[in-house]
Amino acid sequence: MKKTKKTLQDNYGRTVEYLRLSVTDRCNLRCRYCMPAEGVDTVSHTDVLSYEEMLRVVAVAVRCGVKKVRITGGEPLVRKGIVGFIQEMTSISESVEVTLTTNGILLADMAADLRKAGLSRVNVSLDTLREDRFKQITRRTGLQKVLEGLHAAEAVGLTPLKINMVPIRGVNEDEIADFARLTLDQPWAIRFIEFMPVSGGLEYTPENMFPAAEIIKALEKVGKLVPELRQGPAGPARMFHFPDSPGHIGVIPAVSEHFCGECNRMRITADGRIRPCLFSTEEIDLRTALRRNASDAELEEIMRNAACAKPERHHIGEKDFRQGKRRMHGIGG
Ligand SMILES: Nc1nc2c(ncn2[C@@H]2O[C@H](COP(=O)(O)OP(=O)(O)OP(=O)(O)O)[C@@H](O)[C@H]2O)c(=O)[nH]1
Ligand SMILES: C[S@@+](CC[C@H](N)C(=O)[O-])C[C@H]1O[C@@H](n2cnc3c(N)ncnc32)[C@H](O)[C@@H]1O
Ligand code: SF4
Ligand code: SF4
Repeated sequence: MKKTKKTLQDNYGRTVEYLRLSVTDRCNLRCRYCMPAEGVDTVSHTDVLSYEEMLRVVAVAVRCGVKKVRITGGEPLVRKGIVGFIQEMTSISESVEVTLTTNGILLADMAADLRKAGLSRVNVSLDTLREDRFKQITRRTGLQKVLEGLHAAEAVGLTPLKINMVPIRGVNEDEIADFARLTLDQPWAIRFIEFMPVSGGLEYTPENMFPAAEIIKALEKVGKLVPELRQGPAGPARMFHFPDSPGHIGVIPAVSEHFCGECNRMRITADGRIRPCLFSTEEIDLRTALRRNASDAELEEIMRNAACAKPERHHIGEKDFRQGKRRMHGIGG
């Protein structure tokens, strides 16, 4: 009898193949658009999934058809033992791509070990190229460390390297051109992401969100933008490049032109909740099942139900949109 391949299907014809796994909600920075300065609500150590529990979740997800796992946080590189965890995760299956999103502060010291552990590439978040502004935005110092991290990641082959920049009006939107110019001599993808209403600090308003249309206008002042054809599985970025430049430019219109129709992802928080959508107010508890040693079949069933709970799209900007309780550092982006 022919065996049918398992997949995670939602109710809108989409297949979940990409898992964003948050390994911690803690961070060594305090970006204003993500976390409050103080009094951060964090999950207690006993509530956070152990690496062993996370490996089990990933193994089950891979059996359900997940092909890509992105490790995120908080700051994933601050969790003790992360390199060994990645090594074990990359041994689960050769067919799964393991990637990581980081603020880059610890990357220079860890890049070589991460590569050896089997990590395929990294995305680095950086919102300014100015030291004084870095301190303003992240409430910490460290721009040089991040820049060293980018070069170290490239040197060990954690490529193609992507840089995520969130332009916010009145904060750093005047640096869009400086970031874009990096692509003239670096083979990096610089992606500009719309500010989203999951901030834990700086309040999101329709006025300070710098929309994709304005990002593109700012980019066009640097040079002619050549659109790139979409390749491979759906991703949120619209890609461009400047003629003859080695790098790429992406615009992620998360709010203004949502890409939910092509959504292929689910999130798992550090405390073991599945979030069917970045903006979900509903979460599905996986931890309780893990801790009562539920069978793989039960865990698969929970994941399938979570996929079915994916909403068709987000409702930002509509009158019934409500921000959930979790901030971005507790979701993982
Ligand atoms: N609205 C929305 N935003 C997303 C989604 N996935 C990622 N983002 C945002 O896009 C930004 C970049 O995400 P990354 O962590 O670099 O991951 P990615 O863009 O999926 O990475 P690639 O695999 O390199 O394409 C983050 O700020 C995320 O919050 C999504 O499904 N919906
Ligand atoms: C929550 S962070 C976690 C990983 C890591 N600490 C980092 O900064 O890359 C993941 C992504 O979310 C983005 N992010 C955080 N808050 C955001 C917001 N309110 N709107 C848009 N993007 C946001 C960050 O810029 C980052 O690229
Ligand atoms: S965006 Fe990333 S680096 Fe900045 S506070 Fe949030 S989790 Fe930390
Ligand atoms: S907003 Fe939700 S449904 Fe839309 S792309 Fe993001 S995660 Fe998917």
